[in-house]
Amino acid sequence: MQSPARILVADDDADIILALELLLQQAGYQVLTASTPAQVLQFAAIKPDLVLLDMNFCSDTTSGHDGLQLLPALKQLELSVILMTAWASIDLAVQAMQQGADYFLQKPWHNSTLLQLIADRLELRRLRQRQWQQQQLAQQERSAWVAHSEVMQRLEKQLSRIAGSDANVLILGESGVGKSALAARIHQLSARHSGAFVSVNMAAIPQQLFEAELFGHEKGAFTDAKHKRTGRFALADGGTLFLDEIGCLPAELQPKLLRVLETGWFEPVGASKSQRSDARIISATNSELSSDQFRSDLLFRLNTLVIEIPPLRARPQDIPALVQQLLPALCRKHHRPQLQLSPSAWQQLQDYAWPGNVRELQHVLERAVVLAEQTELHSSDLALQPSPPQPPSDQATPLAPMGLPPFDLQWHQQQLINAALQAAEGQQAEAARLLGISRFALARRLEKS
Ligand SMILES: Nc1ncnc2c1ncn2[C@@H]1O[C@H](COP(=O)(O)OP(=O)(O)OP(=O)(O)O)[C@@H](O)[C@H]1O
Repeated sequence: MQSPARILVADDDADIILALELLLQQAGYQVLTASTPAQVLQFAAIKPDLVLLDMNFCSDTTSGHDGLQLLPALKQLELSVILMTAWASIDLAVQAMQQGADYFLQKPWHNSTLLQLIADRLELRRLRQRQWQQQQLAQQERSAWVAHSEVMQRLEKQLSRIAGSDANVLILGESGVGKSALAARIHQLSARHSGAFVSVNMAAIPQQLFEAELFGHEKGAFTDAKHKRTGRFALADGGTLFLDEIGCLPAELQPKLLRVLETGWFEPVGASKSQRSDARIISATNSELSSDQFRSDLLFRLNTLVIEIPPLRARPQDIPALVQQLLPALCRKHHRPQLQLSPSAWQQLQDYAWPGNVRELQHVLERAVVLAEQTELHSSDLALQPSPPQPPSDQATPLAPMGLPPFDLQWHQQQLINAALQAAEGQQAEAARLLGISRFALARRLEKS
């Protein structure tokens, strides 16, 4: 149920405050009252839905200045304001509207007119808020996701068709590569966008709580179940359920997940009745789902469509666009002037291997923005560890006594993997084929690197 709208009544006349308070409370509103400009500002900070503002806080003046002087501060907080005065004149009304009042009403008022006016203003405010939220979402949607490189452009082209279908999606990719962000985008672009997007990180749930987290539980179902709890499947009904790190799902729960995917039915822990959920499942993993840990029938249900997001090092063309999007936002967040990157800093960002992908890029930039002493960020401000590690050239290695040149196996292996990933445009399966190893073996080596 929606909570009642909150209205601030600001007047220096105690009788008027009382009359308005009674009228508005009876109409179901929550009422705050203020009898001095200082109190008005105090209550305004908690953002009431509407302010009924007397233009004269001192009844011996007819200038209307007190109310008018408060208007800019109230409008800065984006509050809706209805100005009221006993000395209505066209000039005052024009002045008040020019300064941002939403409406101007003469005292004494008719109760029914005032209530209708309040209802209209509140409805308009709600509509504007909804519209604004939708615009913000659409704007974030358009501007936040960077897909500049060719490989990401190809992925973009597929995305609207993937989002338009109701098929389950499995997203593959290293940590920090954008799997959660992509899952949220798929939901936003899908016909389910007005339903909930419910996200569960399977790696963060203690083993014994998995079932209750996913399916909910009844009160008293187990020792700590003091209240009935709605599970994620029920919350995602009509929307999308994002199961991050799906590989962490314990084996004993896999048949239960399979059942709900096949039939839509599940039982909350301790419940005697089954419940139904119509949720689209998007899952994600950063490691291969091996058949000895993960049931293949469940995998077939989850991976109707598979999207692999390549690591950032395989698409350096995305780095400038990501930086251009992230840097101004970080400067605003930390109240810093707009910062630029020096050519050497740009070069370093391009050369670095980004084992933590886009998330690591965000952290590196954030740290640099906070600590920067000048308006240009230099490579030293980025504090990146040289990457990949250089092979030791002047040190003797265990191979030297055998007459072999210094050799760093780890480093050379990393070079080969990077080259294969670049040649395969970030597709791990193709890179593994080029290297002549299994995808699982490649994923393990990438994790270690
Ligand atoms: N292409 C992109 N454009 C813009 N921002 C991105 C992009 N990819 C990732 N990000 C941002 O990088 C951060 C990490 O992304 P996200 O959490 O989606 O990664 P992940 O692959 O789900 O990580 P993990 O495997 O650790 O859960 C988020 O803040 C996300 O918004």
